[in-house]
Amino acid sequence: MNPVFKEVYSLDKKCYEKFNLTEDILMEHAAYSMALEIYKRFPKFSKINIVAGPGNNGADGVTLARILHGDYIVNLYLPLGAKSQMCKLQLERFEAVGGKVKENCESGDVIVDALFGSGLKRDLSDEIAGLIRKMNKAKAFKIACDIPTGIDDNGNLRPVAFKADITVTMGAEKLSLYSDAAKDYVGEIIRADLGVSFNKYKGPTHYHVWEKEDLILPLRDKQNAHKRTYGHLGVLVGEKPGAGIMAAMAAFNFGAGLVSVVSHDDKINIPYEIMHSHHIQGFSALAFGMGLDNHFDDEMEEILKLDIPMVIDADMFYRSEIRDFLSKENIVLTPHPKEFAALLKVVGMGEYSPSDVQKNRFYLAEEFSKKYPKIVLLLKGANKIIAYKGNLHIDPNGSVALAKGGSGDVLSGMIGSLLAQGWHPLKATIHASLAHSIAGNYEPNYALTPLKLIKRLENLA
Ligand SMILES: NC(=O)C1=CN([C@@H]2O[C@H](COP(=O)(O)OP(=O)(O)OC[C@H]3O[C@@H](n4cnc5c(N)ncnc54)[C@H](O)[C@@H]3O)[C@@H](O)[C@H]2O)[C@@H](O)CC1
Ligand SMILES: Nc1ncnc2c1ncn2[C@@H]1O[C@H](COP(=O)(O)OP(=O)(O)O)[C@@H](O)[C@H]1O
Ligand SMILES: [K+]
Repeated sequence: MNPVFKEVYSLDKKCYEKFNLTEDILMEHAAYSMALEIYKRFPKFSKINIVAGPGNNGADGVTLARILHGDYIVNLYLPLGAKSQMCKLQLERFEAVGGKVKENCESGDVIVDALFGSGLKRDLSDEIAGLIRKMNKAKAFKIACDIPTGIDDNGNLRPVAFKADITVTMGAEKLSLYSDAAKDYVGEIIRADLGVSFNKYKGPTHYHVWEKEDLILPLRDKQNAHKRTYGHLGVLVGEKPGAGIMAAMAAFNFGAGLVSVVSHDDKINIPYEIMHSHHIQGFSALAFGMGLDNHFDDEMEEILKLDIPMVIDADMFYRSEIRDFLSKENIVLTPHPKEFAALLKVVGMGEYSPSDVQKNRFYLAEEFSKKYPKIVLLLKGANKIIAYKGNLHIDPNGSVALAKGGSGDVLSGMIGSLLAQGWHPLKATIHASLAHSIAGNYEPNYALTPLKLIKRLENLA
C-alpha cells in the first residue's frame, strides 16, 4: 500500500523550510532519477530527445539534458522558450557544458516529455497539442517527467496527453495519475526521491494505492472447522437470474462455506453446489441488486431489519429504498459510474451524467463517503476506488479484460463471500477487489468470461 497525494507543493516546502534543502537540490535529484532510467535501458550515444516547457517541469528536462550531454546524443527542444528562473539557470548550465538547443523535436531512441507538470492550468494550445500528438506517434521509448503533459490535477485530459511508457514522478505519486482517463497515458509509475527518504518527505494523506502484493486471501488456517465456520451467503435473484447465480458461484469459489440463491421461481436452474431458498432468513451475509429489477419489493422492509453485513449492487441504486440502507452498519455498495450517478440523484447529492462522474471520480467518491461514513463504497472503473470514512483506497491492478458483462456480478459475490466469512467490510472490499483485479489479468484480453474469472480465483495463492 502506497500513500498518494493531491499535491506535493506542501511536501516540497517542508524540504526547504524544515530540511534546509533548496530547489536546486530537489531538481538535481528529479533529473538524475530520469537519467538513471535512461542509463539502465539505453547504451551510450543513443539519441535522446527532450522536449522542455517554460516552467520548472521544463527545468527538470533541461537539467536532464545537461546530465546526459557527453554520454548520449541529446536533442533539447524548448518550443515555448525558458521562462521560470530555474529553467533559465538550467539552460545556462546546459550551454556551459557545450549543449545546443534544437529548433525541432527530432526522431530518436527516447522522447522525454518535460513540457508541463503540476503547473498545467488550462487547455493546451493547438500548437502544443499538435506537438504532443507528433511525440505520441514517434517510435521511441517515452518518458514523462513528473506527470504526462496534458493530464490535469483531476486526472482529466486537456484535451490530449503524452502517452508515456514510464512516468518518473517527483517526490510522491500524485492522485491524478490514478484517474481512469490517465490509465492509458502514465505507463509504469516510478517515484523519484528528492534528496530525503520518502519516509521523511511524505506527509499525512487520505489517499492510498494498493498493490498486487498487498492481497490477503481467505486461506483457511485451521483443521477443526466445518462449513458454517465459513459463513452462509444469501444472494437474492430477480429479473435476470444469471447475474445473481454468477455472484453465488463466485462467492462459493472464494471460500464461503454455504451459498444459497433466494428466488421465488421454483423452476430456476442453479448449479448443484448452490442451494435454493425461498426465505431471506438464516444467512451470515446477503448480496443483492444484481439483475434484481424491482423484485423483493414486498420483503425490502424485512431485509432492512436484518442485522447482517450486505453487499448491494446494480438495480438497487435506482430504487428509493436504497436510502434506508445508508444509515446501517456493515453495508458495501458497488456501483459502476452510471449507477453511482443514479445513486447520487436518489440521495439528493446532485444530477450527474456518467461522464461527469468519470471526470470527478475522486471528488464524488470522497464527498459521498464523508456524507455516509458508515458505508463502504466501491466505485467501479478501470481503477477501482474504495471509499470509507472519507479515505480513498485505489486498486489500479485490473485490466481491460474485465470490461465484460458479468465481471461486476462476480466482484459482488466475492465481497459477499468475505462478508459471510466474517471479514470487516473495508477489508473484505479491498481484498476482494485486489483478487478480482489480479484474476482479471487475462491474455488474450478479449477472451475473459465471468466463468473463467471465477475459475481463476483458484490460482491466486
Ligand atoms: N520544488 C519544486 O518546485 C520542484 C519542481 N519540480 C518540477 O516542477 C514542476 C512544476 O513546475 P511549475 O510550477 O513551474 O509548473 P510547470 O512547469 O508544470 O508549468 C508552469 C508554466 O506553464 C504555464 N502554463 C500552465 N498551463 C499552460 C498551458 N495550458 N499552456 C501554456 N502554458 C501553460 C504557466 O503559466 C507556467 O509558466 C513539477 O511538475 C516538477 O516537474 C521538480 O523539479 C521537483 C522540485
Ligand atoms: N477497462 C477496465 N479496466 C479494469 N477493470 C475494468 C475495466 N472495465 C470494467 N472493469 C471492472 O469490471 C467490473 C465491471 O462491472 P459492471 O460494470 O458492474 O459489470 P456487470 O454489471 O456486467 O457485472 C468492475 O469491477 C470494473 O471495475
Ligand atoms: K510532463
